[in-house]
Amino acid sequence: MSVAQSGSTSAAPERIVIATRESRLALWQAEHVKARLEALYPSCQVELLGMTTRGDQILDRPLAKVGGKGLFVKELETALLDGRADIAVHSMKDVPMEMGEDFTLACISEREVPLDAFVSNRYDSLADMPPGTVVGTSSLRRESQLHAHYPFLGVTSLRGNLDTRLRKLDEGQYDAIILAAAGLTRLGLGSRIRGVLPAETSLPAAGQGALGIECLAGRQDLLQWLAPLNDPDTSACVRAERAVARALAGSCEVPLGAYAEVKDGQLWLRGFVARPDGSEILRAEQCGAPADAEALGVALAVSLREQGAEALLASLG
Ligand SMILES: NCc1[nH]cc(CCC(=O)O)c1CC(=O)O
Repeated sequence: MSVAQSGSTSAAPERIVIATRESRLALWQAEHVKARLEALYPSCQVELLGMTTRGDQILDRPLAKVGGKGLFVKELETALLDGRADIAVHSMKDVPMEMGEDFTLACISEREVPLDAFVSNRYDSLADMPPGTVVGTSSLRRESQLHAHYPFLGVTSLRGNLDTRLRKLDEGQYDAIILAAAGLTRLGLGSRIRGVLPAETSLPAAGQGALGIECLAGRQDLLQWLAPLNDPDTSACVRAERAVARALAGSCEVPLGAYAEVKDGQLWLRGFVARPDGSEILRAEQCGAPADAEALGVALAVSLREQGAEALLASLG
């Protein structure tokens, strides 16, 4: 689609700088957006500005203890404020639920497989794993669901970028690991996926598998240029999912999943909160119009509260 065809009145962009983390996954995502922008605006010069964030540096402690999701985003936002970059590309899963008022999400692009993947050199599936074998994950969401569905498996901590996690698996530190299918697919590592875990077994995190593009809220030019990259269904799903997480947990890391799908024009949202050991899981669902995405997320959170979500989360300390 050319700019003229889109009915745009402002001139095509001349140059767009993308701030990005330097992990292989982040760089792939930034390159992907660069290619899409170049296809939309052939005369535009699109450049990447690679940055190392605090979240990439701190690998020895659980993220939840050192500042959570914001660690991956803050340096990129500083580059936007300084004018060193125009946009930042994020895995929506890593974007804090509350954004500063200076910033906005210009678009959320079409999402890929949003589910978790089972990766192992020894077993075909979780069901094949003998009691006492060990699954690596550092996500409380994955851990709680593993304990609930497969109580005889061990779960131990696993951090680092995707390549590091796969290396630790290959060294034999774990019998299997759980990763987002989307990250593996993007990096050409789809052949490592032994099975995709259905949402019933491992409900994904809010925003999993979706890319969002952030810019300064005042940049009307960018908001207009980026609009064609927005996928309305994905955007509605991710807004519903994030509303659940925002209402229940802010940006704290808690055992919480939220996952929406659009089917036959209806948005179907599922969510849960749990104890990390899986001994208690509260679940809820909502169905409604995609236009009501955020209200559906809020309603789902209310329904989890009515079941005692507040007390459960408070008891996690
Ligand atoms: N927490 C890190 C992270 N952030 C986004 C992805 C995968 C890609 C995505 O969900 O868009 C991953 C890796 C993982 O959870 O396995």
